Amino acid sequence: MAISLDACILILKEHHILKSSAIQDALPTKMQSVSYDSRKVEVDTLFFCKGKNFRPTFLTMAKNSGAICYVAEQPYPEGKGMHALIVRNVQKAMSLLSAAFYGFPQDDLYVVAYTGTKGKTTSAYLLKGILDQQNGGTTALFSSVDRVVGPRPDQKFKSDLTTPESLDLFRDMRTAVDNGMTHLVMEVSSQAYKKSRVFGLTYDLGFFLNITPDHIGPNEHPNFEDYLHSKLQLMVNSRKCIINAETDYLADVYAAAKATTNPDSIYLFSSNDFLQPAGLPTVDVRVDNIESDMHESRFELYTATDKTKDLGIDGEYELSLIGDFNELNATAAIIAGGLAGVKHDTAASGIKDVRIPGRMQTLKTKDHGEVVVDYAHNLASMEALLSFLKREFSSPRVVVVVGSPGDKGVSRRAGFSQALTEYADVAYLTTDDPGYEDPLDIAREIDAGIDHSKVQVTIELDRAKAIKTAIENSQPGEIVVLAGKGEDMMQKVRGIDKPYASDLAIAKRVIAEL
Ligand SMILES: CC(=O)N[C@H]1[C@@H](OP(=O)(O)OP(=O)(O)OC[C@H]2O[C@@H](n3ccc(=O)[nH]c3=O)[C@H](O)[C@@H]2O)O[C@H](CO)[C@@H](O)[C@@H]1O[C@H](C)C(=O)N[C@@H](C)C(=O)N[C@H](CCC(=O)O)C(=O)O
Ligand SMILES: Nc1ncnc2c1ncn2[C@@H]1O[C@H](COP(=O)(O)OP(=O)(O)OP(=O)(O)O)[C@@H](O)[C@H]1O
Repeated sequence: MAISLDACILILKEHHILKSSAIQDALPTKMQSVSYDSRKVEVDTLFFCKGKNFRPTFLTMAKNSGAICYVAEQPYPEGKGMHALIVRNVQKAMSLLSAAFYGFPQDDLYVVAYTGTKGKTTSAYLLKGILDQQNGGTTALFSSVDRVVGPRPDQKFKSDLTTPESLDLFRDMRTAVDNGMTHLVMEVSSQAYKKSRVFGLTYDLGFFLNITPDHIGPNEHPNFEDYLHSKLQLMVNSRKCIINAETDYLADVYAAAKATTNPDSIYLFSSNDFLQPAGLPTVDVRVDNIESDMHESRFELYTATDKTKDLGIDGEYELSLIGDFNELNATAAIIAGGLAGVKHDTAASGIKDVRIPGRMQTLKTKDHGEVVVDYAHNLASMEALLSFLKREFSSPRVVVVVGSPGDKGVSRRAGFSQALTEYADVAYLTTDDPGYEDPLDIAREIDAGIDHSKVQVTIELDRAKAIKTAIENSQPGEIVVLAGKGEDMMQKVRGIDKPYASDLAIAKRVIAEL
């Protein structure tokens, strides 16, 4: 892979991003590598100076390691003697130039993108299950849990971000194409748009699942409007838009989709009992629960409009994941499969056994409660999870082990107080990625908002101990929910990722020792 200086200038000019350039006659004009990290620079690299922690000494390091051209929002004396491309927005420039450097790999993939406050990972995994059934396992997956860039087990690794930096995104797409992948399912976070990680990328299908207040704070979005605005960009950048009609702000989402997409290519889906939204076209696909237990659910999907009747996705499906919200996530996956040419029977067998790491994983005990390990970590997901358990299992006593992270998502704390008061009988407040905050302060903040006449609360900051006590003290017929961490194997404490056994592993150990 390579990119010429002329191509860079042309692309940046086309997008009105280039402010000025300085060309060095003595230097090569073809860049053989791209990087935004001075520690990963090779000979003839194109180097991006970006980020709030960027220091000019990183440019010196990059130059000493062989970078010949830098892209930045201002000229740096440290870059003297290098080609310089001074741009209006370095993140946008990085996205455009990385796509070009890696030869526009998106053109060789059928790309499906999911955004939403909740359900992205679940829908993405379910869709991979469906597409793999059709294409023989050549579906790449960029999720917040795993990044799959090839069909072999060793072509998969843990993700650092939900949506990677643009340069990493296009590099991994290129790897996926070179490894024979034909489809890509990706989660697109609101931060991805805010930080222009996906600038210039168009998806074959874009899904808007839902939006509730979250990710608002110093390192994320300044307010809800900014969060919504970022998420809406997915609709503007998708060739076909598929929207959960039950989402809040549906009118805004539909309007964003319509701005660049013909209504013939916009689809709505919802549960069976959801009222047709006024002023919008008929809901295209509806889902109806048939039955569910603690381990699986069965549902029916049916299409209701001309533009969906030939998709061939009507019929019954089974899911190894409980939760009515997962039936909506599954619907989002089945519609994507249908639009990509996968019919009912293939989709049904592709989706049946999909399990998502750390989402709705259930463990039985002999003489104690049943354990549910789940990733619910804000008000909306906690409410969705606990209300489902209360409703479906005839109001069992619910025990919840949960904590809230430090340094971000502060609104989650009040959300947990609210959801626990409404649905839990017993709560163990514990540690979850406290960062630079004191986990005891976070637990006390959640505790202060709980109505203690309804919920019995214990603060136990040792998460493994909290899980052990909750399971050991539970009675048959009760449900013990271990919420918010799923299969996460780290606790973020004061800038350090401390190894953690994972809620699932701890629960399995405790159950084995009962
Ligand atoms: C707010 C945000 O988007 N931050 C991301 C961003 O940071 P940044 O651009 O400010 O870069 P930085 O970390 O300040 O570092 C400055 C630059 O110096 C470079 N450097 C650094 C050291 C050195 O020796 N040499 C050098 O060149 C670094 O490579 C970097 O390019 O770029 C970094 C990678 O280049 C990311 O790791 C970082 O994500 C942070 C850690 C993060 O956690 N972000 C969260 C909020 C996020 O994006 N989350 C969403 C999910 C949210 C959801 O669930 O909806 C996500 O998509 O994951
Ligand atoms: N459609 C939904 N509506 C409400 N809650 C949901 C929905 N889907 C999943 N959840 C809940 O949210 C949790 C996280 O789900 P998932 O990982 O699929 O979402 P996500 O959008 O990828 O989340 P995040 O951005 O936080 O990683 C699940 O464990 C479940 O409790």
